[in-house]
Parts: sequence; structure tokens; C-alpha cells
Amino acid sequence: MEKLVEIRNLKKIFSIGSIFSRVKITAVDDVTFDLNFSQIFTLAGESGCGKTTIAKILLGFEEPTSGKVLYKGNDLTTMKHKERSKFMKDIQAVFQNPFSSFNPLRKVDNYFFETLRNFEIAKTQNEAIEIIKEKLLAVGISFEEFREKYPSEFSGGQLQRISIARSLLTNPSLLIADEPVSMVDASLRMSIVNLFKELRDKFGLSVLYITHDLTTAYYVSDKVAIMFRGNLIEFGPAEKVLLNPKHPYTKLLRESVPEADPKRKWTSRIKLSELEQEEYAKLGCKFAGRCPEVMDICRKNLPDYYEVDGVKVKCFLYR
Ligand SMILES: Nc1ncnc2c1ncn2[C@@H]1O[C@H](COP(=O)(O)OP(=O)(O)OP(=O)(O)O)[C@@H](O)[C@H]1O
Repeated sequence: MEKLVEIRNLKKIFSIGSIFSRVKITAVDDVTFDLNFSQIFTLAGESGCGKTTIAKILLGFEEPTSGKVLYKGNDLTTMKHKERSKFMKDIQAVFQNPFSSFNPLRKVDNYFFETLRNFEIAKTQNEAIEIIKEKLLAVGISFEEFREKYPSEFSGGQLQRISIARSLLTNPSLLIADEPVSMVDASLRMSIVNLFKELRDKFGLSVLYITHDLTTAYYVSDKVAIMFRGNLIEFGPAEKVLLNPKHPYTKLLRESVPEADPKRKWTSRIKLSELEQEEYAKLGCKFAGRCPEVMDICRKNLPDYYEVDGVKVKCFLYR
């Protein structure tokens, strides 16, 4: 299968705190993976493990400290702003809270017409309406129920579907969806993430799905990578990783599915918990302090990847 995104040895170091109490954390630590065309790739892990930082680097909102991101063979990390803007159309994002993506005083259809105008996708109003109808149909919303309405006239689930339709207007190859259903009613979550599969099959879309929720991840993903304190600790085909986890952290994560924080914002102030600081600073395996199967070596050295049953696992148990 052809590669859409190639992430190579990606690293992002943040400095947090005041000059008197500076802390450095490697939020993304030597991360390498491929995302193929027409593939749903899930990054899963508890809050603060580095998932969103990877998404931000892909979207150009953060610069990596080192490493490469190749998109369709082009290195996004060394590209000048003007060159990079060519890819803005091709990589779209959907966020946790659909209500914060739209101004409450502006009709939602305005955003759609504006995007089609800005990217010169439709030449006439009629052409624009046809494109909008097609994209809305793909997410199960009719043009009639959508036109001339304000964001507050939709439910959270409807508005998230509409956000997804909006992201499709530019015919992207990649959709980055960061916790897209954590604020949606639990009964509707599956139907929304199932859209990713339909869009993959209908438009050949690839999706980078970022979540805490292993249940939706299991149903929609082709591949899953589990992250812990900046490292991908286990990745491979979704069924193998989630039905038969190898890493002790993945096993624990399966038992206690953490909830996403609904107050979390992409721009919120950064505060590190003590546990987070301590784990990020560890020399060996970052999970050693909590691991039920910890060995001496885990506290001193960071394990390599070992291949077990088609899955890559960063754990000395598989040496
Ligand atoms: N701009 C920043 N400045 C300093 N530290 C940051 C910044 N952005 C993220 N971090 C820190 O990097 C670590 C990884 O954060 P990130 O948001 O990528 O994690 P996450 O897995 O997406 O978690 P969440 O789901 O809560 O957003 C966290 O410890 C966070 O506090």
C-alpha cells in the first residue's frame, strides 16, 4: 500500500515553567510510523502522552525539534510557508468541540460558501450548492435541514457531522480528527466514527484518529498506535493490538478506558502534573514506575521495538 504520511524520528521538546523552575519534556520522542492512503490510523493513549502534539506538527501549528514528516513524499518540516500552504487544502482537521469551530452569530452555511470561494473550488453559486449537497449527503445531513441555520440550531452530533462535511469541501487526502466524539452523546459516537470508514471507502480518505476511547478505535481503525509519555509503545493492525495487547500499558489501558477531558482546549495553558513530570523524566521505560511486570533493566534502559505477531512492541518482555 502506498504511503501518504511518513513520520521519521519525530521529536518535540517543550520547556515549561518559569526561569526558576524550568522543566523540559520530550512530548514526542523519536516517533516513527507510516500512514497509508485510504487508511484509518488511530493514535490512542491517556491525556498528555503527546498525541495532539503530533497532530499539531502535521498541521504546521508546531515545529518539531528534530525528525521529518514526509507528506506525499514532500518534507513538510523544511518547507517554506508559501510552499506549505499548497498542502493546507489536502490536510483537514476536525476537533473535539464542534461549537467552538463556528461563530454562534454566523449561519453555518456561510462557512461552506466561504471555503469554496477561498479555495476557488466552485465557479458559481449553483455549483457551490451542488458540492455542499454532496458533502452533506456523505455525512447524512440534508441541504434543506442545514441551510440558513445558526450553530445553536443543531445538536452536538449534527454539528460534528457538519464539521466533517466542511472538512471534505477541499477534497482532502488526510483528515486529522482529534477526540472528535468525546463531547458527543455516547449513543451517537459510533455512528459518527463509522463515517470515517464510509469516507475512506467512498473518497479514499485517510484519517488520523486521535482518541482515548479504545472501543471506537477498535471498530474503525485499520492500524492503532498506543502512546505513552512521548513514545509509541505498541503499534500494528487494530485487531492485534486491541484484542491481544502485548505491552503491559496497553493491557492496563484496555481495562480502564479513560475519558477525554471536555474542558481541554487546543490553546489551553500548559500545566504538568507531578506524575507526568516524573514519568517524562525517566531514563528507562517511562512506564516502569507503574508496570506490573517491571524488571531491573526497564528502569535503566529504554527498550527497542520488538516484533511480535505482526505488532511492534517497545518492551523488554519481548527481547
Ligand atoms: N505548547 C506547549 N508548551 C509546553 N508543553 C506542552 C505544549 N503543548 C503540549 N505540551 C505538553 O506536552 C505533553 C503532551 O501534550 P499533548 O497535548 O500532545 O498530549 P495529548 O496526548 O494530546 O493529551 P490531551 O488529550 O490531554 O491533549 C503534555 O505534557 C503537555 O502538557
